[in-house]
Amino acid sequence: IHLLTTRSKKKSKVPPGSLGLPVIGHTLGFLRSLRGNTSDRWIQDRINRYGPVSKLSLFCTPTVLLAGGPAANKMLFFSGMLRQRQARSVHRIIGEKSILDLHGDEHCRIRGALMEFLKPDMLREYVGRVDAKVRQHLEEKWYGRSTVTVQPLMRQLTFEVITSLLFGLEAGAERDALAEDLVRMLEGMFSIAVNLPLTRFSRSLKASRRVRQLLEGITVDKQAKLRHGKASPNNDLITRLLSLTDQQGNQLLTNQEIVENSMVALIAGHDSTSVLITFMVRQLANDPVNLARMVQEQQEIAKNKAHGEPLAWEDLTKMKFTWRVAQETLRLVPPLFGSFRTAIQDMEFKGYCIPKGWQVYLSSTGTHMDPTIFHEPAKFDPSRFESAMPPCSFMAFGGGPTICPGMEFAKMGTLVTMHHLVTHFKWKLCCKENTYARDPFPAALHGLPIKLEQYM
Ligand code: HEM
Repeated sequence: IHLLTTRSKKKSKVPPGSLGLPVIGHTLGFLRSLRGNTSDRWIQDRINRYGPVSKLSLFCTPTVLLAGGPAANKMLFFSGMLRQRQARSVHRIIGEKSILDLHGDEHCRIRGALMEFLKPDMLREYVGRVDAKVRQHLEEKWYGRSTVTVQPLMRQLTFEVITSLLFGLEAGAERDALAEDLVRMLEGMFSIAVNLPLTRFSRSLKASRRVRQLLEGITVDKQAKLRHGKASPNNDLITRLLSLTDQQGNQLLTNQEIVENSMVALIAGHDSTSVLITFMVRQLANDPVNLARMVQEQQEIAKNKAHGEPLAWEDLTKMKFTWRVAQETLRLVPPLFGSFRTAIQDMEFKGYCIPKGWQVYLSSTGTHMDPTIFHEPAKFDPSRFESAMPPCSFMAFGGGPTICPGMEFAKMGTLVTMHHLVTHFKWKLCCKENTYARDPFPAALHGLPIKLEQYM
């Protein structure tokens, strides 16, 4: 990659392909392929037709599609000429102060603030709270049932965990309203950003306004409580962010920044984690060998606990095999379908020009299914994560300066949940067909109903 010089500019050309119809471009075809879970084939067809670097138009923006592989991933994550910028629809729905649209010092400032809450030293204080939520959920929704539908239940559980830890929001009318608005908001997150009545996008915009209002109210309320010594700075993400100050002692983040970035954490953290747990359950239903190893690891931990004693951070550090199963699940079913960046100046990749202002899109699965990186890529094999992965090859949490800051948070929720699931239940899949769609997160067929047997 290098900045185009006058000489190389003459030589390099825009990648092959077409930009399709104005505004719509290839967005509808791409979204249809995501919803039908044929996006890998859709992308592969383009690669077969135009090669590993091609042009198209997605979400109202001219886009360069990269086939993936470590060189392309490295360029996407580390090139100073590419900037994180979300599809226009995401930008409109979340707002302009979100970390997803920032770069350089501004990005570091917001990211540093979020990490003050998401770093392991802080999270270790929250394991007990997560453990209590998981137990209560299983008590209310799993025990005594012969069948359950996993994905909606896991969405509910991760939502309850994340809204408690991020916003200090517990059961009640406000949380129920937020749950509904979140669904509406996500439905139009990746869509054509034209605000016409009755479209997914307009419904999504309306829902995002209500979510913003709710979070603004919570933020102002907590601000007052902190001022009067009625809340602890470590109660939740919002109180933590409100308590951070700059060198002059002023609040480090504005209320708008706090609201928009709490929204990002909610969106980025909730569905992705529930997808991971759901697809681990799906995998383990038909994988007795890995299930037996996982049960053994978890029972070893359970047997050193008194009845009802919550899990602690130290217990999570012993769940090494369980986390490898999670990583292998993420490799095969990455919750995020890929990463977008925008070129801030004309640049070159593999002899092609990527013009300033164009989007670059890279799908995670291209790399995850590359046999030169992952031997027998279709095989579920957690042992591949026993040794470190080559750089820029495991893409589930992204990479470079925007690598997922919520990874430890997601790990905590996943490990605690899987601990309680495998030490108390056995299950079988109800549906023979084992497929899923993306909308935009992977959604298992019929929500993954399972037959349940309780054994402890
Ligand atoms: C299994 C669960 C999760 C997966 C697979 C996941 C995946 C990702 C990926 C791939 C990115 C980078 C996107 C890019 O660079 O293009 C990302 C960014 C991000 N994630 Fe996660 N995530 C998960 C859980 C969480 C959780 C629990 C939180 C917060 C509580 C979170 C907060 C964020 C934030 C704030 C960013 C933006 C980072 C930045 O721009 O610097 N994520 N995530």
